[in-house]
Formats: sequence, structure tokens, C-alpha cells
Amino acid sequence: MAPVNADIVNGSKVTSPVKKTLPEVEDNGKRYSYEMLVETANFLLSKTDVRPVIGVICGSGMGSLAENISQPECIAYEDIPNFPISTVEGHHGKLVFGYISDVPVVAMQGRFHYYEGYPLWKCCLPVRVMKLLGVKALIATNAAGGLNPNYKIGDLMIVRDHINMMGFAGNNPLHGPNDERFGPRFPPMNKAYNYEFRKVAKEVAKELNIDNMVREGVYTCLGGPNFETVAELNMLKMLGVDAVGMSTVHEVITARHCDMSVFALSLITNECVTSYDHDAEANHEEVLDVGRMRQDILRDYVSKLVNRFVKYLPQNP
Ligand SMILES: O=P(O)(O)O[C@@H]1C[C@H](O)[C@@H](CO)O1
Ligand SMILES: Nc1nc2[nH]cnc2c(=O)[nH]1
Repeated sequence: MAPVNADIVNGSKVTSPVKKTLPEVEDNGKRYSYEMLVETANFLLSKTDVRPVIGVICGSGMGSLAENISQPECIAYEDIPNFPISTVEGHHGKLVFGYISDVPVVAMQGRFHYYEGYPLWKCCLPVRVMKLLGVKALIATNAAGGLNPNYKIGDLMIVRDHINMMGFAGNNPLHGPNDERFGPRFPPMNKAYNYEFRKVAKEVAKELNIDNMVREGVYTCLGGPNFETVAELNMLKMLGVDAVGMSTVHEVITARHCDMSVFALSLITNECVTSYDHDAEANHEEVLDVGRMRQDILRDYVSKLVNRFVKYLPQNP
């Protein structure tokens, strides 16, 4: 085990810069303070020598991405102080520390969704913990329904941008008192998905000869857990949405708030049904099946992406 000493957010030991008193709001008492997340990060740093610079979130049925990790060290969510637990099939519920292409990484095998009963800020708690561990870039993957009529089941969509539908109704992971130690009160979101990462991802798709199945488009997250009605999907289509899911957007907002670079990838697991004449119905088993079908390609792709993204990470001052 590595000794834990040193200073903040560089993957050695995390210390809180200044104790802040945040204003009281309705549910402030239930929120996790900066200090609690420091405690979580220090617990993790005491359990592994790996000092991750890239974090990966595995989408539904995409947990095998973490099997890419060499010298893996797994920590179950239930053993991590202040961590929620995973309740969804296809989300194992552990953090995996290790190396992809010799790059130190941490992967979430299992994410938290709003429909599980967790508020958005809690769904995103691991992203802030990653930041405190020293992670500089987040790769968020998800399973999504393909709304763009050109998309096929099994395609991969590089997320160019998102529409924060839940945010339109005021449900935002950053809602409530802002702790400046994570980031600013009003973070910009126009460059949410890193341009270099997207460019590299298209190059890598060509190199791996999978560019015929790799798309780029706009993702939206709905609260779930039900899949969408025909009318809802037609509305989203009019808004310019290409793929529909139940995650990622709030994680990306949280990551950008604390200045992490972001790449997101959707696996198109089902066709969004936009006509009443269509018999197909979305279901979670199909989502998991498509994840299994694409697991080898996804593993190779993400492995190469990690190897290439590392060149674009900001260096420590
Ligand atoms: O965790 P992700 O966003 O990959 O999971 C999607 C959305 C729902 O959780 C589930 C529906 O099958 O897959
Ligand atoms: N909201 C939503 N999430 C999904 N996750 C996988 N497929 C879908 C879908 O069609 N809709």
C-alpha cells in the first residue's frame, strides 16, 4: 500500500483546502460535503497504489470494458465509505483500479441512475471522487436507443453534445449550494465534449476499421425507468436528438464543473420506435445482449482511446 501524505487532488493524499460553511437549503444536510468525498478518496488511495489519470464509467451491459484492465484491484461499492450501491442488472457495483495500455485508470463497473431513487448529485458523487483521486479525463459510456433513423443496433455514437432535458425542469446535479473547491457556480457547457478526444476517436475508428459503425451525435438523458412513448420520441427527434438514454448527462456536467475533460460513447442497443405501426418494444434484456455482442469491439476501441487520449491530458503544474 502506498503511503498517503502530500497535498490535494494529485492522486497522493487529498486534504481539504479550506473548510467552507455552505448556506442551509432544504436538503443540504443530506448532501455529501467536500470533506466527506475527501474521506472517500483517501480511503481508496489507501487501498491501492494505482493513481488513475483517466476514469471510465461502464454503461449497461458494458461492464466487460473493465476486463481490459491489467493488474486489476477491485473495491466493492458497499465497502467504500459514503458510496451508494448499484441496483441495476448489468451494473456490477465495483471500482476497478489498474492499467489500460499502461495508463493508470479507474473504472466504475456499475453506475447510479436517477430512477434507482438516487438524486442526481448522488448519482454523480463518484465523478467528484475521481477528481479527488487525480483523474483528469472521464470516458463515460452508455447504452442508448437510436433515434436517428440512420443508426443501426450495435452502432457506436461518439457524443458530440447533449440536451439536458431533466435540467430544463430544474433537476441538475449542481443544484443547491456550490462548493467552489469543485468548481464555479455557473460553469459553461458549450465545450462539454472535448474536441481533441472526438477527433482522435474518429481516427481510431478508422484505424480499427470500425468507422462504418461509429457515428457522432447528440445524446439526451431522461429520468426513466420507463422507455419512451412514440410521441415523446418524435418530440426528441424534432429537437435534434440522435440517441436517448438514462444517464451520462449529469455525470458530464459534474465532470466539467470540476474541470475534467470528457469523452462519451453511446452503444446503440435498440431502435427508438417513432411510429404506432411498429411492433418492437424496448427492453433491458436486449440492451444487455447488444452490450455482450459488442464487448470485444468496445474493449479494443476504449483501450486504444485511453492510449491516445493520455497525450491530451493537462500536466500537473
Ligand atoms: O447506464 P446506462 O445509461 O448505460 O443504462 C441504460 C439506461 C438504463 O439504465 C438501461 C435501460 O436498459 O440502459
Ligand atoms: N431512455 C432510454 N434509455 C435507453 N437505454 C437503452 N435504450 C434506451 C432507450 O431506448 N431509451
